[in-house]
Amino acid sequence: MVGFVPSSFSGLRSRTQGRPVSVRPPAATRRLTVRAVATAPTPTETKEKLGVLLLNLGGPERPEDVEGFLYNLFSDPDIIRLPPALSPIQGFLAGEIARARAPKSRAAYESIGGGSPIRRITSEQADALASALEQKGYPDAKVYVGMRYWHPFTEEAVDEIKKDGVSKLVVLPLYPQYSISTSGSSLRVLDKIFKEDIQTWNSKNVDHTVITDWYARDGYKQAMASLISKSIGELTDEQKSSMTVMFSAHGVPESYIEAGDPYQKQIQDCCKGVMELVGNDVSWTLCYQSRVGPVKWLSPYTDVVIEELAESGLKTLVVVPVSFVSEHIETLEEIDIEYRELALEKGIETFQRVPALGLNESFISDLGDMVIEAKEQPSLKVTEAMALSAGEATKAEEKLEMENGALLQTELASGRLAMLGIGVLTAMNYIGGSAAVELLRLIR
Ligand SMILES: C=CC1=C(C)c2cc3[nH]c(cc4nc(cc5[nH]c(cc1n2)c(C)c5CCC(=O)O)C(CCC(=O)O)=C4C)c(C)c3C=C
Ligand SMILES: [Fe+2]
Ligand SMILES: [Fe+2]
Repeated sequence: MVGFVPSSFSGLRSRTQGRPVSVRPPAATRRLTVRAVATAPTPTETKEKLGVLLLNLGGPERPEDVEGFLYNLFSDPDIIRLPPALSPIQGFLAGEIARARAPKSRAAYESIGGGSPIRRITSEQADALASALEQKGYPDAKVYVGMRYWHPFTEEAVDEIKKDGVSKLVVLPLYPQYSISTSGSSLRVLDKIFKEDIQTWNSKNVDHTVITDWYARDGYKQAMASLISKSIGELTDEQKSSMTVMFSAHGVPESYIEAGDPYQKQIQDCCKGVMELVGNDVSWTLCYQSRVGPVKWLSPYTDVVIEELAESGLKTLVVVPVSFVSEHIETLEEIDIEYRELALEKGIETFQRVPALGLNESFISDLGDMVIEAKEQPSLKVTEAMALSAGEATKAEEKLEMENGALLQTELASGRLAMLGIGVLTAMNYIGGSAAVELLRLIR
């Protein structure tokens, strides 16, 4: 079968360009994470107009939005990477996949009230961040929200930023850990927007800087650790006597990691760092949720781990959503409904879910510090951020592309499937359209 491979920081280079653009200081000597600065000039000393652009995924607000949202998601080459020969028909395929998946997805959204709360919560976070910046000496800072797959789209936010005459822009993806499929995808869109209007987005006009990841910040880890400790504190001694903290991160296909996505490593480091603050005597584990389709995703899978823990006789699970900073379908439906049901059915007696950070005061305050530190450091441009994050990815990516190309050629040479057929069936197989899976089995 023709495989799906991630684009591997594809915004960095087109297939004809070959090498990634080189960046200032070599990757090894630059850290992705924002460092603290000793002295920051007060805002009144400069005439800059500070803007912060929060990037997030977005979600359907009403049942009738679901198919359109899925269409946007599956049109993204950072979510589904088709072999080059099929990329011109990605829009068509995305439409087919969205149509096939929409009923299942819509039912999930209906179980949490019909739509995703991600837009409302992200806007509230933006307002809270603006207040935090005001308290920290930046009363004129404006915070904008740019979503990748639903309103308000990144393009809309960028238009606002331009209209408001922002002169210094801090780009902050609301994903603590970097993945090609999340921050990478959002940055790729921003890179395209900026390149289409260089007149506006050149450094002399609007000086922008990107924060690529921030899972290692003390403030973030502290905020996570206090939420976990608070949750544990609500348990009785008996419940605590048979308890494990289970981090559940959103998964990605394993091929992403093979192509150099730093996501898994950052998730692992993050959970370890948080648990060092909670206390070394607390047992914990890490697993991955929300896989889509039959390809291999990061493991262990959350449902499998729940079953294993229950079988081992564990009675209390404290579940921590990691990789998200707001409630949304994957926490409210997948964890709170599906995994809770599974756990209780398998013999877990207490299933306690730690809330997402949301408007947590120390978290928002740390976001404020992060913005101020980032604006005072030398700028990291979108293009550079993507190149920097790509790091070691190049070799692995080439391997994936070669394998994929070879597979496609074999399929075409065998004459068993028309090119379109391969695309539709592979895409639907990947996403889990059962009829397509059956068809694919029959044909192959
Ligand atoms: C760090 C977070 C996320 C990663 C990594 C990620 C990768 C990823 N996601 C899909 C497919 C889907 N994701 C969907 C919803 C969704 N995904 C994230 C976060 C990450 N995704 C969030 C926050 C949400 C929810 C948004 C909301 O509406 O509240 C969906 C839609 C829901 C569904 O139908 O299940 C899909 C599909 C892939 C394929 C992928 C990596 C390649
Ligand atoms: Fe997702
Ligand atoms: Fe899900």
